Amino acid sequence: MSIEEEFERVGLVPVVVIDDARHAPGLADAMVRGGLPIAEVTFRTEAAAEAIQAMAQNKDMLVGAGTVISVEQAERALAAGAQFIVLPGFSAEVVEFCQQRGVPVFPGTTSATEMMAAIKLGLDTLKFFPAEANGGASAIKAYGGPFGGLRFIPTGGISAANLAEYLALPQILAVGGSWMVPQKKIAAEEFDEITELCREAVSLAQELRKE
Ligand SMILES: O=C(O)C(=O)C[C@H](O)[C@H](O)COP(=O)(O)O
Repeated sequence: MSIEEEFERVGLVPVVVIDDARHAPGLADAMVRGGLPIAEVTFRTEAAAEAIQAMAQNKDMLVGAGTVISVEQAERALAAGAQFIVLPGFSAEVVEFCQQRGVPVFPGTTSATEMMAAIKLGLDTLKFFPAEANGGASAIKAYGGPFGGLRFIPTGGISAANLAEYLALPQILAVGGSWMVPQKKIAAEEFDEITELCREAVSLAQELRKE
């Protein structure tokens, strides 16, 4: 199964902010138990590369890097075992680097100009970030007119409360978010609660997809 197919199957891309890589193995186990074996580990903390390496030891997990803003970070993420790379914005340099390495890459876009630049590099699946602050589901629906061939992973400000608006749109591959893996619960090693939050998120996403 390709990474895009796995995103679509689950319908969610959890965004993980981890402060201490020692929490990574327990977090990976908790997510697998919760039926949500995907993590976009943000390069916003010092622990990110080590956390990717530790989570990727769990063979049931699909682990990628998020918040990648430079080639240097992308290199570190790949060395740590990241299986996909997510950028908050659009960078042709980082996209081309990932393409040369044969690694799926999802740059963030919010404008028609950025979408056109992404299409020029052969991409068809993009992050839409920050989603709620940029018009949310109705903006993505509008972009579906000129950009019918694109599929989006909206992220930023999405939770159980507004997930339905996004999953109702055919051009949404999966929804990104941190609500089922709260940073504070990771830091406090509240892994049973994280498992439960993951379970709830997955079952809601599956239900909404059926509607
Ligand atoms: O760092 C990145 O690249 C991001 O993706 C920023 C945020 O961590 C996500 O947008 C999650 O946002 P929330 O679900 O609203 O917490």
